[in-house]
Amino acid sequence: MIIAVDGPAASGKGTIARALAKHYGLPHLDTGLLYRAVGLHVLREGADPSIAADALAGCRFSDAMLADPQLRSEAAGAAASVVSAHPAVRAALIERQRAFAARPGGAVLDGRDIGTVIAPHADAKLFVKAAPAVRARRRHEELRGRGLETSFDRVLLDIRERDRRDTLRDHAPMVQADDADLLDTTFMDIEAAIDRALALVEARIRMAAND
Ligand SMILES: Nc1ncnc2c1ncn2[C@@H]1O[C@H](COP(=O)(O)OP(=O)(O)OP(=O)(O)O)[C@@H](O)[C@H]1O
Ligand SMILES: Nc1ccn([C@@H]2O[C@H](COP(=O)(O)O)[C@@H](O)[C@H]2O)c(=O)n1
Repeated sequence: MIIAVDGPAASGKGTIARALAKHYGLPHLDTGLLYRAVGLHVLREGADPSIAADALAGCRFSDAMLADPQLRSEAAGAAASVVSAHPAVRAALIERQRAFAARPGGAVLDGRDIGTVIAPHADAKLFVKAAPAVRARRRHEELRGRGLETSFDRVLLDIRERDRRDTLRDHAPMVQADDADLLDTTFMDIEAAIDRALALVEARIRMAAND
């Protein structure tokens, strides 16, 4: 079974994807980490994420980088959303994601274009969203919990900017797939959001069994 979980920054898609993977015993890929690794590699090389050639060179990141705690920084997230707009970068990362989705037994992937581009044939697709201010509050709390001092306003600005770039880019923009279930977690705690996600996936499994 392939489960695609898409949605904007800090919507909770990673939390939900990990919970679904655990529930169904499937491997999970946070595809945002790949774009973050490209962005961080570019920044560390002193290169410019907005220049296509620099961004493409960043795709030669080492696998060890995927475990780098700096990937979770806001700087890496912002650079990721710039490099991810280059078609050549998306093309360079596509096979790795599709291969993961094609694992025997299935997989759970979360990102921006899983249900539309990477695994359009997924058995269940969720598009997770929440109001920008709620997402900023959650991310702000998360960053502070990790000892990273930043202001709520700064986090909200970053989230709005990433939403704008991810939605408006020409190539593989963030959009809810026609056959994805919408999950708005604005007024849900983590437990409620996971319960709802599980119920939506179970409904899809039942629908497929009745076909
Ligand atoms: N329903 C919820 N209620 C409260 N906090 C939540 C909820 N869902 C997730 N969180 C928290 O919000 C933060 C962001 O969640 P998460 O990392 O899952 O989002 P994401 O969409 O995967 O983010 P990103 O796009 O940056 O990878 C985390 O600290 C997580 O624990
Ligand atoms: N499938 C994806 C996943 C991510 N991106 C871009 O990477 C940025 C960081 O992703 P997070 O999930 O870690 O927030 C994100 O803002 C996107 O620009 C993508 O394009 N496609």
